[in-house]
Amino acid sequence: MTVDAQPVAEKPDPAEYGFTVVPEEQIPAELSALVDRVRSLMDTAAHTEAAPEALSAAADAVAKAEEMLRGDRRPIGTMVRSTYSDGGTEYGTITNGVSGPVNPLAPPIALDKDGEGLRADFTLNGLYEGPPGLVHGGWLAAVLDQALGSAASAAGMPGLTANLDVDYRRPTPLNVPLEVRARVTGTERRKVFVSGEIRHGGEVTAEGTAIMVRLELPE
Ligand SMILES: CCCCC/C=C\C/C=C\C/C=C\C/C=C\CCCC(=O)SCCNC(=O)CCNC(=O)[C@H](O)C(C)(C)COP(=O)(O)OP(=O)(O)OC[C@H]1O[C@@H](n2cnc3c(N)ncnc32)[C@H](O)[C@@H]1OP(=O)(O)O
Repeated sequence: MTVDAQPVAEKPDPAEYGFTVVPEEQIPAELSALVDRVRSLMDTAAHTEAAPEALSAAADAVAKAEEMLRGDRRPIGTMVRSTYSDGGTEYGTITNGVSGPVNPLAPPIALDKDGEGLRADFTLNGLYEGPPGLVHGGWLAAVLDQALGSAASAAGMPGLTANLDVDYRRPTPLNVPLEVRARVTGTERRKVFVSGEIRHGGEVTAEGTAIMVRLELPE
C-alpha cells in the first residue's frame, strides 16, 4: 500500500535527531547588527572605487575585525527555530544561503504565512547581479527553491528538493521591491508538488514548480 504525503500536526524537532537548535529570539542583537554591517560591507567592497591606500587600510581593519571573531565558531548544521505570524513553528539552518538570519550572504528573505501559502517582500542588491542591472537567474532560482521548500515545510511536509523548474518571464531588476509567493499544489506518496512566483510591480518575472520529497526520519 502506498500512502500520499500527509501534513504532520507537529513538525519533527531537529533537536531530537541530534541537531543543535537555536530559537531565533535568542540570536544576540549584537550578532544581527554585525551581520547587517557585513552585508553592507560586502556591497560597499563590491562597488568601491576608493584609492589603493584606502583599500589597503580597509582590508587591514577588516582583518582585525575577523581576528576578534575567529575563536568561537558555530558548527555547520546548526538550526534555527522561528515562528510564523500565525504561531506555527519552522526550522531551517541558521546559515541558510537564502533565509539564514546570521548569514551575511543571505539577502535575507523572511517568509511568512499568507492565505494559501507563504510570501515575502525582499530586495536584491548589486551583490546578486547577473546581466547588467538585473538579478542573476541562479539567485532567482535559489529564492524560488527556498520559498517552495518552505511552503512544503510550512504545510507540515518538510523535505528535500528533488526537482526544480524555473521559467524566467521578464528581467528582474536589482534594488527594487520584489515579492515571492509559494504554495503546495498536490501530493503523491512522498512527493510534495509546489509552485511559486517572484513579482516586481505586480508582474511575474520568474515562476517555478518543484517536487519536494518528504524526509524519511528514523523512528
Ligand atoms: C533529520 C531531522 C531534520 C528535521 C528537519 C525538519 C525540518 C527542516 C526541513 C526542511 C527545511 C524547511 C524549509 C525548506 C528549506 C530549504 C529549501 C531548499 C531546499 C534545498 O535546497 S534541498 C537541497 C537540494 N536537494 C538535494 O540535495 C536532494 C538530493 N537528492 C536526494 O537526496 C534524493 O534523490 C531524494 C531525497 C530527493 C529522493 O531520494 P529517496 O531515495 O529518498 O527517494 P526516491 O528516489 O525513492 O524518490 C521518492 C519519489 O520521488 C521521485 N523523485 C525522486 N527524484 C526525482 C526527480 N529528480 N524528479 C522527479 N521525481 C523524483 C521518485 O520517482 C519517487 O516517486 P514515486 O513515489 O512516484 O516512486
